[in-house]
Amino acid sequence: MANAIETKKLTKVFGDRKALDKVSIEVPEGAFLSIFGPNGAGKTTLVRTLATLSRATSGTALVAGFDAKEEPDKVREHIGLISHNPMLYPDLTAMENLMFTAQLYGVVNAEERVRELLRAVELDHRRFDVVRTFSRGMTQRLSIARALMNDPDVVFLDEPYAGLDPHAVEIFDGLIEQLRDGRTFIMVSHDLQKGFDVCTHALVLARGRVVSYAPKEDIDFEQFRQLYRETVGMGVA
Ligand SMILES: Nc1ncnc2c1ncn2[C@@H]1O[C@H](COP(=O)(O)OP(=O)(O)OP(=O)(O)O)[C@@H](O)[C@H]1O
Repeated sequence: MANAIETKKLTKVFGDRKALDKVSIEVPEGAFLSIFGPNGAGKTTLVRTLATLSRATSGTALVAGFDAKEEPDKVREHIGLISHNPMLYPDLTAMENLMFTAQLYGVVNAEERVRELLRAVELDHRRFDVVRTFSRGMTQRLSIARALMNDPDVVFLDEPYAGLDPHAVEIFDGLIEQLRDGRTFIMVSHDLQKGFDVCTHALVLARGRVVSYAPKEDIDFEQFRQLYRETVGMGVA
């Protein structure tokens, strides 16, 4: 099976700090990778580098078969990103925001696709409201719709549950479930249990380095929980 993600000695340096230090991982197509690690471990930097928002200092990253440094536009065609930054225009309505994204991606039947996505995240009834008036969870839901516009092969989720109420979490989990088929998910999570439950592969980073990376079937959860506790150093409920 082909790999959705392949990194070789991926390194990102900020000043004299290595945010990523020779990270080499392979994530097969259709996998769900959960990334764990303490604050400052390099989780967001890894996602941003793979999503072509940040350029690696050295090493390589292939995403959906394209080199993130050499062909970032090709990578972008195949990915969606859901992060803390909703990447929405607060003064535009939900509908206008998604129509704008649809135009960026050259979506045919844009209005139909936008309404379909709005219904999927249960925001169709608020489509004419400007995003500025949305709650955080609603904004997050809209950013999910935006990230799915191009029907991405690889979806990056940087702490997607932050700010979601239980109903929004349900909608989100349902959406992910619907989308799982064939797609690859890369999720940063601080929730060990949830992140572990949904994943097929688990990566633990600390100080930019890979502490542990394995398919879930090769992981004993209790040992993993112990490793996580030692790595994160804050105990796990
Ligand atoms: N733009 C930047 N400029 C300078 N240093 C940065 C920048 N972005 C990240 N870093 C540094 O790189 C390291 C990794 O940061 P990153 O945000 O990737 O960590 P993280 O694992 O996502 O942390 P958290 O769990 O707190 O979100 C940190 O030491 C951080 O200070």
